[in-house]
Parts: sequence; structure tokens; C-alpha cells
Amino acid sequence: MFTYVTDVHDTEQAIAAGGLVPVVVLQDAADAAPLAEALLAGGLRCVEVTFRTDAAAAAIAAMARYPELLVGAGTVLTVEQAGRALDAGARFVVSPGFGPAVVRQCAGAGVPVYPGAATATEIQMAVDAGLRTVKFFPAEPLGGAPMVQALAAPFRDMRFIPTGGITSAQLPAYLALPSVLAVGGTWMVAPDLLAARDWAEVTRRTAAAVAVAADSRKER
Ligand SMILES: O=C(O)C(=O)C[C@H](O)[C@H](O)COP(=O)(O)O
Repeated sequence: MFTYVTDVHDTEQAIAAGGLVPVVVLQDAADAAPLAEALLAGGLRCVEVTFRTDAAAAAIAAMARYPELLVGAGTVLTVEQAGRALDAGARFVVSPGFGPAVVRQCAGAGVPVYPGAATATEIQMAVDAGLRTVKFFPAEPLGGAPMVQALAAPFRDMRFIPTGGITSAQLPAYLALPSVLAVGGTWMVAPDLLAARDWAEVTRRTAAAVAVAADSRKER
């Protein structure tokens, strides 16, 4: 349980605590507050709001008002987006690939940044940049948990947030790996649920995922 995150280490601990990063695409920032409450009711205290829509910055600002929720920004492709994310109160930043300018900007601001990495070369770029956690994207098409395990072998200090094509069914295989910090995905916050404002179903899927994640961790 945490109420306030002060540095990179605390942020990673907070993300690792639930083992899940719901990846949200919000069309309307007015939905941010009910969504935050639905996730919290499901037992999750972390969310990634993607810059796939114009509502992202306002949604991050609305969710950042919940002190028990760790709110990050996703799909951050440019320094302009990163700046808006940080101004809105994002406490971590995620990108689909490795963007040196975004990584430098976040590191300079002291905000944890998790760039996407799909190959050993990209992981080595993250090592060069002084990072110790990357998003592994797109996880399922790239080979899933066995691929993470294979990549983790030479990168002993690297932690991974596999994301892309994952649902509850694949969660245990990923979370059984000590190198996996958390698993990201949209299945708890699927676009059809958000469009229908079906917050009860978001809470139900979140609670189910939280339970699977907790069980999977016991296997480590
Ligand atoms: O937007 C980004 O920055 C991305 O890198 C892509 C998302 O993480 C995936 O789209 C996750 O979505 P699912 O595969 O539905 O779980």
C-alpha cells in the first residue's frame, strides 16, 4: 500500500505491488474520475493513460487528484507530449519504442521512463541510457513469456513490463518470471467498456486480474 511516491525506486515498487498496468485510451476526460474509482474499487492503484487521444493530459490531471492512484502517461512519442504529461502530473512515462529525446527529458526531470524494447539491441540502448526497466512490446507477437525469459538471461539487472496482446490467460506465465516487474494491457479497460461507461465491468475485470496476478506471484 502506498499513498505518495517520491522517486524512481518508489514508483517501481508501486507498479510491482499490483503487478498490473492497465493501459487506457480515454476519449473524454470526464470519464477519468469514474474510471479511477472503478480501478481502485477493483484493487488496483496504477494506471497508464495513453496519448492516443487529445483527452490524455486532462485525464491524467483528473486522475492525479487521487493520491492513492499512481498515474502514468503512455504512448508518449515526442518531447512535447512528455512535457504535457509531466505538467499534468504523470508520475511515470511509457513509450512504445526507444526515443532518446523522451528518455533524456524524463530522466532530467527525475520521472521514471519505460521505453519500449523489442530486441536485445534496444535493451542495450536502455542500459546505455542508465535505465533498469523497459516495456517489452508487443509482448505476445514477439514470443511471449519465453522470449522475456530468454532476453532476461544476459540482461540480469533489467526488469520488464511486457505489454501487447496479453490477457488474464497469459498473466501467470509472465508474472512467474522474476524479471517481470508488471504486465500491461487493455483487457481490464477495453475500449468497448469505456465507450459504454461500464464501470462495474471494469471493476470486475480489474479485481479478477488482481487475483490472478497475486496467485501468479506465489509461483515465483
Ligand atoms: O499505446 C502504446 O504506447 C502502446 O505501446 C500500445 C499498448 O501498450 C498496447 O496497445 C496494449 O494494448 P493491448 O495489446 O490491447 O493490451
